Amino acid sequence: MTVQFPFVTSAPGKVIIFGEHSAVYNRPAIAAALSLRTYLLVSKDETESDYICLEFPDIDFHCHWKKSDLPFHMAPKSDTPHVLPPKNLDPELISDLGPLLSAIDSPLHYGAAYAFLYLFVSLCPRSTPGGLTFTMRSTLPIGAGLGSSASMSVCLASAFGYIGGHIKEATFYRDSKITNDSDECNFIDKWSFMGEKCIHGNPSGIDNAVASHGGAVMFQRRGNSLPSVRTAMRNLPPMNLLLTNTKTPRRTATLVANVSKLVADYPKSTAHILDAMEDIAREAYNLMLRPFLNANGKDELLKLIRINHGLLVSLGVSHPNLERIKLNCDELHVGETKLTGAGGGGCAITLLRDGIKPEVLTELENRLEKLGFESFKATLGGKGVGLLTTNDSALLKNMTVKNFINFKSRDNIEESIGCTYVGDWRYW
Ligand SMILES: Nc1ncnc2c1ncn2[C@@H]1O[C@H](COP(=O)(O)OP(=O)(O)O)[C@@H](O)[C@H]1O
Ligand SMILES: C[C@@](O)(CCOP(=O)(O)O)CC(=O)O
Ligand SMILES: [Mg+2]
Repeated sequence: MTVQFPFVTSAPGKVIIFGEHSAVYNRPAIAAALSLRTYLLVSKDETESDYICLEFPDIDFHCHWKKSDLPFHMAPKSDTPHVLPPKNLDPELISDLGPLLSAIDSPLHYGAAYAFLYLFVSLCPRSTPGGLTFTMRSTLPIGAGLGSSASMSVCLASAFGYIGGHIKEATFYRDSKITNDSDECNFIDKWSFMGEKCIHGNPSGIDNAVASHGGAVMFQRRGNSLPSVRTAMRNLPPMNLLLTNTKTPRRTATLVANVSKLVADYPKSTAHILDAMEDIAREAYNLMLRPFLNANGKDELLKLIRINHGLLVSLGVSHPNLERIKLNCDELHVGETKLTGAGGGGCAITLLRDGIKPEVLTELENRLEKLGFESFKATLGGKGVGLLTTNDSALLKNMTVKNFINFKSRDNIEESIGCTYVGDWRYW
């Protein structure tokens, strides 16, 4: 199979409804794909360039390496077409990548470049053409708890798996099914987990699972020796979720490390907290399996959201701005609020009660806007990792790095190239 340039890969962000942080400690968690996504344009210039270039304007990061300086590390192709990664990051490869990353000071840039290089040299062969530029654009807020790191890792793993000939072209179209469980999709899930490890340190794997497969899942990591369990939740009941971004920056890696210290310092008390989070996720799962939530079911779910947030507060991962969202939602009695993702800033979700008066919602929106926050209604359960090629779409013929960088807004990206509007996408 010859890869034609340019092509674009895309993967969704996610909302964790129950079980962030406890997911890292092998407890079950529930998450759903979000309609906001990341897009990676892979293009080739016509010169005989020996450079591999990154254009990551969302984090203001632009960088290049000489291809001949890269420590290609792709495992020799065996009879198995989908070579899966080892459980842990390879120490030899980490050390080989050190000199290529040493000039990068910002942790945001470092994480992105590290995940890029680790996956590139693991999946692409030395014969990969030079002159490739990788341009990443996301309609997700970055570092806000909506899984931008995982959607980025999935875009990278799928693009490199495709270039390296590990996975075939994506095969099915938009409306055929929501979640996919193909070998290709599992390959992308496993490798993007390595990208998450480069960015987070100790991810549970729930974010990359949702970004790869799409839909909604109950997910449970089971340690290093057993595979994680991923149960697709096909009929998520309609839930009126309000997402609010505090715009307070934070890094998942820091929050996960802080919780790890707390768990090490207070093993007994934190075990109770994590156990309670497990029970909440299981109870919520049973409620959410019902096709419709009646008033009682909804009321139970609201309480579970409240308890889950309280437990996250006790792990030290809330933030005054997240509490401000909760305070305003509580004062106006619109529903229950919890942080989502790693917390420490970023986003909160509010499960809205039924029958809220429009003027109350408007009052809430005004209050949140005054605080400098951004609220939007979330559409949950969308498609997983996708591919757009020149064979399938005329849109790509004139797509340049400049065009891609110059998209002005989320809507502009979606309307021009996105999975929401463009029917030419295939999904793995
Ligand atoms: N569009 C993007 N372009 C470049 N890097 C990105 C992009 N999206 C995510 N990243 C990387 O992921 C990091 C954010 O990940 P993280 O702290 O886990 O927050 P979250 O996953 O909740 O958005 C960024 O600092 C950056 O390294
Ligand atoms: C805190 C955690 O549960 C979710 C992190 O999500 P995010 O990077 O904040 O979007 C960590 C994980 O599960 O890997
Ligand atoms: Mg993340």
